[in-house]
Amino acid sequence: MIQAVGLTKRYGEKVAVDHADFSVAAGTVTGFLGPNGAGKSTTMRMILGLDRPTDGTVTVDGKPYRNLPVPLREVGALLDAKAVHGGRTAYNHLACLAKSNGIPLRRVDEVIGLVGLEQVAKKRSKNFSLGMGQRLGIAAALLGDPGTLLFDEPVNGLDPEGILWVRNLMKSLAAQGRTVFVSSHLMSEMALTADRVIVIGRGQIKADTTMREFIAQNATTHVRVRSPHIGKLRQLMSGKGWHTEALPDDEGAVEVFDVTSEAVGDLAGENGLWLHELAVVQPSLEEAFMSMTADSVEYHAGVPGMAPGQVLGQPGLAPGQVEPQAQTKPQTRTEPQAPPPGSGEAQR
Ligand SMILES: Nc1ncnc2c1ncn2[C@@H]1O[C@H](COP(=O)(O)OP(=O)(O)OP(=O)(O)O)[C@@H](O)[C@H]1O
Repeated sequence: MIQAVGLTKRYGEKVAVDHADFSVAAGTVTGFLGPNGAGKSTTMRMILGLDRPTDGTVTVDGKPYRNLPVPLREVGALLDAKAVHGGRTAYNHLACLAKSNGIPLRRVDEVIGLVGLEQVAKKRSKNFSLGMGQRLGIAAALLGDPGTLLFDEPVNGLDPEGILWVRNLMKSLAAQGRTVFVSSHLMSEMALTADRVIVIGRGQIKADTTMREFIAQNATTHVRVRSPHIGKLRQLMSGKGWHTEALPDDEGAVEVFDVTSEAVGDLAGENGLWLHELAVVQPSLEEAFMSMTADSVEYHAGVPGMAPGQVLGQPGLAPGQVEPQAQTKPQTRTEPQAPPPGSGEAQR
């Protein structure tokens, strides 16, 4: 378990992390979300003893990282996949880590197999692709078979197969009773991976809850209705005071807010109007995240000819909403295949 109490980090005038209180429970994957510059990496660095808190504390299983006798056996982390000695082979990089932490060398072979790097284990890591580097970083994090794992953007540079592999790995590590704390900007991926979310904005913890509750509390469900009589139906809905929005690429459908699908269906039926589609649209983690962090975004970008926050093919966002974050472009090259998670991993 990771526990932060009043955790604060200042760099001069800049407050990177501001009295953060949160806990990350064992047996779950907890997503750590926040806009660029929100304080995620700084928080992770303080958990790992790489940055000293200006104020407050953070502990792993009740101890500050610095007090852990053999840290790699208790906490594994992937912060920066490029932070390896490029002149060393993947095997030697892991072997050095293993030796300096009293970990048997057979574990090096195990984790190399687990992340699917057998074919390149004797190659220098400076020639590795981003995805291969991520796999090497994950291997290093797993080396000590630790009970707590921290991953900063672990799917960065991975192809779809690699992303799926990481998702299953995280879930299986949590199912084994480990604490898994993972930051990512890929909202769709986090929605599939994490059970809980901690959201940080401008250094402050904005939410610490389950994924389901976070989405339910920060985004609204709405109804999409398609009809050959959409103009007439829209008039009737507006007459009832319901808020409707046209879909820019679909003249035959509208979205209706704050009403049930039953109410829309009944209204159409009572007026003899055919429906071709009536669907409840569940909000996404991305919508919930952008709604919650709208006022916490430090770096805004624009696209010529588009309103701030507008997505191609979609209407502009409401005032106060922000543009989606840039998403990591998956690689087109195929990374080495990894076996299913847990196959080489000691079960706890
Ligand atoms: N060594 C440093 N010196 C000064 N300011 C820093 C330092 N490290 C981080 N910061 C500032 O602290 C804030 C938080 O940075 P941090 O890297 O933790 O954010 P982040 O949420 O990880 O962002 P990103 O998603 O872009 O990686 C930012 O405004 C950043 O500029």
